[in-house]
Amino acid sequence: MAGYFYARIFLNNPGVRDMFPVTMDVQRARLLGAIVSAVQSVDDPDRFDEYLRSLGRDHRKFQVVPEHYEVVGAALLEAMRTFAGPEWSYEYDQAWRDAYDVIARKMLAGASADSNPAWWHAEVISHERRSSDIAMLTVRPFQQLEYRSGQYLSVEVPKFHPRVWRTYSVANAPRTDNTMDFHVRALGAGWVSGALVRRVQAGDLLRLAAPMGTMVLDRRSTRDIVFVAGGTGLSPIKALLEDLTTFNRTRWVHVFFGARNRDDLYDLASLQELAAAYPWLSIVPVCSDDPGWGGEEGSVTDTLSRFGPWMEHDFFVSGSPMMVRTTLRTLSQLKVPQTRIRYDAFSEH
Ligand SMILES: NC(=O)C1=CN([C@@H]2O[C@H](COP(=O)(O)OP(=O)(O)OC[C@H]3O[C@@H](n4cnc5c(N)ncnc54)[C@H](O)[C@@H]3O)[C@@H](O)[C@H]2O)C=CC1
Repeated sequence: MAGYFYARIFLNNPGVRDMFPVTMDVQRARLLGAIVSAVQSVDDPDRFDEYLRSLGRDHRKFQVVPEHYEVVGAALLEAMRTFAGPEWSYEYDQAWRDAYDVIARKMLAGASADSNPAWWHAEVISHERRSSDIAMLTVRPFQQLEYRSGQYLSVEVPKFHPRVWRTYSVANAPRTDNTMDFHVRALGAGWVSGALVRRVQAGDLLRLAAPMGTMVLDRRSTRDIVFVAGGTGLSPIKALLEDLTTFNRTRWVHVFFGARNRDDLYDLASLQELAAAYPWLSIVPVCSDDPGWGGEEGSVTDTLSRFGPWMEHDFFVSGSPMMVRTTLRTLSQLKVPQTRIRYDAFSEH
């Protein structure tokens, strides 16, 4: 359906093709991902609203104008109608038309309320390989880029993959020198991540787009905190921890950091340094596939449920979509109220 949808757009509006990357496979999956994310959050009006507004803000990097929303809406409806076949009805047509109107309006409102640049150029100032496929990069945007600890943003590597954007969490709390860290794992054929880990060097230029995401600290809460990180899902948690070091005295903070093996616990040393400096912090590293490593074994979610009780804590969950889903399910079995859990539909758009 996504293939048909894009073909429809390009056929009717050939000029639009240049706004997209040469290869469209990932793009196709993203359209469906965004629709699924929107539908999944429809019962949570705040989340739905924030998701679409930040998606709109983020889309300014593509130089999208309001007319493009009409083009996309028409193509989306046509694609759905074609693929639903005889199942399609007048009611579905009207419902999707209305839904798309709401989505487009919220995205446009998010875009026009943002007076920041549509993107920032940033220079890579250091690049360090932490394992065979994980790198930590520090970049400096040329202009001030304001974000909150725990947020993520899209990154493009114009030198290697123009117009292909992927989201990464910023791994540090905002600094006065404006620099930002990213933790990246090169997964399979992942283009942007592959380039960021294996090809990019200090001095290269990246483009960054608007910060997004709601996984930020609630400073009014007095509850203790549990951070659950899978792999490089640690990055936003690192930023939140740095943030906490600037004001926290009273809240106990537990970090469960899961990885496949010892090598993949790529930033454990710096977490342990933090724990040595701040008595309120404890770190539990977990390996899911490293027999004999001597620490906690299994998935990070299983380990979490062996500890506890967790009924009075605030939770932050970050990792692969599967890991996030499994953790949410486990927390619900442990009777943790949903309102105390923060996570982002991170890789879904
Ligand atoms: N803001 C966010 O939510 C961020 C999310 N990420 C995502 O985090 C992921 C990190 O990937 P990798 O480093 O390759 O991690 P990975 O796939 O090697 O997983 C690391 C650990 O997560 C846990 N885990 C994974 N799948 C699980 C499941 N189904 N149930 C329970 N636990 C599970 C296990 O403990 C595993 O050892 C990527 O998908 C990336 O997109 C990365 C940065 C920020």
